[in-house]
Amino acid sequence: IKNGWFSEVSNTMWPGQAMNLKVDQILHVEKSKYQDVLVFKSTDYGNVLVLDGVIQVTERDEFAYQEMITHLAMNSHPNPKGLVIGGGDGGVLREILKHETVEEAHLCDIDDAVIKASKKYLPGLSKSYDDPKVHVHIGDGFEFLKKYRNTFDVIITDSSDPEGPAESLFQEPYFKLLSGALTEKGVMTTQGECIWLHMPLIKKVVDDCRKVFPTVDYAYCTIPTYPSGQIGFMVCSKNPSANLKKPLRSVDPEKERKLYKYYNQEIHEASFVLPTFARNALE
Ligand SMILES: NCCCN[C@H]1CC[C@H](N)CC1
Repeated sequence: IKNGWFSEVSNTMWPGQAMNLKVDQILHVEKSKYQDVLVFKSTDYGNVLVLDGVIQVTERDEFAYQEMITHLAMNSHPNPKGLVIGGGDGGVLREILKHETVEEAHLCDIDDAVIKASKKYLPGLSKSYDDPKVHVHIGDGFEFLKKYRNTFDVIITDSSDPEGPAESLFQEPYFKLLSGALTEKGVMTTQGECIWLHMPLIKKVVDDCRKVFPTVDYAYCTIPTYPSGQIGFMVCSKNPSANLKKPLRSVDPEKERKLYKYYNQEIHEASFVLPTFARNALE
């Protein structure tokens, strides 16, 4: 933080560009077992969680990502329970609990420090931890999934970037584990980086997912504080005849406006429409 500004710089993941947020007050600085944890109050984006110098959530725009990564999956399954790998801030858990079909929601994050920091500084996300349906596991999601076969209808991998503790969550062995832990018509979504910055990585992940899942698709949303202002998602199903572009379940428009701030059934479909450069790259 310099001259009252936080600058998200990464010479490897987004060379030559940076998102800057004006800092009102630094709230938390910690070196956990896995990463540097920073929380600051920004002047215009609410509280901001930063891990190893990378913006994870801001209170002002987190809903775009948390809703899309969750409801693209949950609304693609007829009656889902749910599991989040990562997502220690609790935002995805909050979204999973919006579905009445959910009897128990599991969260597995490697770093308890993130959960603790979120409970203290991100109440709008971490209130989800108070729900009795929630089961929290602290550990490596990769190891966690090895213990479950044919168990979860939906698994959401709400991870940080491939550089750091989440590295293994972007590789084929993990997608095989995901498939094994999913039920017959299970659906998964993963944090799928950015089409403006990471096409080669996205192409690799899509190819790896195509080796494991019969139905593979890629969608994205806009979100001001992520690199290049948007973030994508792998959306995959074990159901060979699934059409992930069309929500299996939806609520009426009236209820939609109360339940969500970003997601709606039209944007569900539209989010899979890619610009030509991305469409060509993923062919
Ligand atoms: N719920 C936390 C979201 C983590 N996802 C982020 C996507 C953009 C990345 N540069 C950093 C992680």
